[in-house]
Amino acid sequence: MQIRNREVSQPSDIVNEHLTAGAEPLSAAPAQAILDQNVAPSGSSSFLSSFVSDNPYFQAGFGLMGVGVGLTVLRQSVILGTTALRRRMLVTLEINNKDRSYDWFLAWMAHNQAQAAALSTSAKAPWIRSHQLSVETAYEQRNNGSSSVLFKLVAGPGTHWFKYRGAWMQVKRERETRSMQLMSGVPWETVTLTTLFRDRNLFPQLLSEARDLAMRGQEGKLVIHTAWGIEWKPFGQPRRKRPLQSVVLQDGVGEKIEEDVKAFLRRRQWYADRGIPYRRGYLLHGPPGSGKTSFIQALAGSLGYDICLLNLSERGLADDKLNHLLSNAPERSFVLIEDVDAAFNKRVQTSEDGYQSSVTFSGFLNALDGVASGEERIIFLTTNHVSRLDPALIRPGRVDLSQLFDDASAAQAKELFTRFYKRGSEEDASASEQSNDEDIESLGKELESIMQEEMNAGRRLSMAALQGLFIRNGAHEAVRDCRNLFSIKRT
Ligand SMILES: Nc1ncnc2c1ncn2[C@@H]1O[C@H](COP(=O)(O)OP(=O)(O)OP(=O)(O)O)[C@@H](O)[C@H]1O
Repeated sequence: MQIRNREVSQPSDIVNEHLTAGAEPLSAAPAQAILDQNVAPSGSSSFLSSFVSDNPYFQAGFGLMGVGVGLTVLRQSVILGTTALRRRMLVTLEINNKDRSYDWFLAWMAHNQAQAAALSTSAKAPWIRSHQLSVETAYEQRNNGSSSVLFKLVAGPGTHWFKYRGAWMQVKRERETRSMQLMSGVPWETVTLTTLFRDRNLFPQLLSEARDLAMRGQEGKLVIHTAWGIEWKPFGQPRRKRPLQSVVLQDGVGEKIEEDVKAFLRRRQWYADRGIPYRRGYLLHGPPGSGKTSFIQALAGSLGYDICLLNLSERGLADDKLNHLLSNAPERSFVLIEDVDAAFNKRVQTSEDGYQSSVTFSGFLNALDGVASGEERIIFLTTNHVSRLDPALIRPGRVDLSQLFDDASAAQAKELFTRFYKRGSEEDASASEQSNDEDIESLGKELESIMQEEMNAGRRLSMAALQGLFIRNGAHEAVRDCRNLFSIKRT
């Protein structure tokens, strides 16, 4: 059968004609054959154009294709339209877990969620609801020095909603499971907040609130940071600050260091004007238990600074990471590197103890010099063996003030004693024996003269040992037994 120059609007017409003529129903393949038949023999353009305009199969194909294209365009337009609308009407804020505000925000959410739960029967009732929670375990130091475990329930990965100052916000917490932060091994995470565009100004307010809440939790407390790969992270809960006077030093020692740090902090502009790197290094050296670490922590607390504790012997620490850490310490913090002499002695033993740190001495010196850093940097180094330190390490510019913290002098012992046992003193609670202040004064003098005698005989006692003695005993026993400590020390 031939079909020629007939106007057919639908392919079904052809099929119908075929059927009425009693022929076999046309399948797609024979239809194609008919097309081929019509096209193949001729090469002329007029035939082609008449074929394209007149051939019903061809037109039907175009029709279908047109519908398909139309639908695709429509679908794309709807998607684009929704995205554009979303962009215009909604605003999102992304916070990733590299940023400090990440923890602040989660803590803020946890805090408000707990409050919302507590208020659930009142009019202020729940404005924050999360059904997927994660637990964060923390240790909190109590005032008496003991610590307790806290479980903080924060919003887990997933979608959460809350209302902030009348505006609904969506929170999406997402965790990247396939990759981790290279240095710390912690998975990447992001929190995305979405709200109406008109409420975008609430974001900075919300973040400030979260920051203030975090800062309030740290008020009067000392935050210790430790290195996690190439980043600093708070270690445990903020600790109660130790009063500076509770570290009893020889006359003028504490004041000298404190005044030096304060003078340095006042002279930022002076350094900038002269192009001198704004950094200061301190070396506290002396026997164990003489109060070096305690003093640094108390000083940081009294100036409102944090401590960044760096262990040079840490596994995986290398020159480049060390340099990065020292150049990127959190603002208002002292970097504390303890036992600097040990770090490089240990390195020699690499093969025996599988020691992994690859900080080189020259790398350490370069990191201390911190050529890249124009930021304020205060570094405290401590050692029990100053004589083992390389002179290059303690030259001015790296160590600007070096101070001996020695074993207890007679006067220090007396002062520590009276601080411990006088009524109303901070350490009063630890006294197992009630003596009046006059007794304490005369016992203190007795202790002082015993100390003097022992020292004249060339014997020494650390402040840490004295503190231990006072913790274990009442005032009378402490004075009576203190000679035993010297004798232990002698052997
Ligand atoms: N001068 C001091 N005044 C008050 N307490 C002190 C003093 N020295 C040491 N102590 C007490 O002894 C303990 C150990 O002190 P600390 O860790 O500060 O000594 P250190 O000199 O840093 O020791 P190390 O060299 O072993 O690190 C602390 O609990 C601290 O309270």
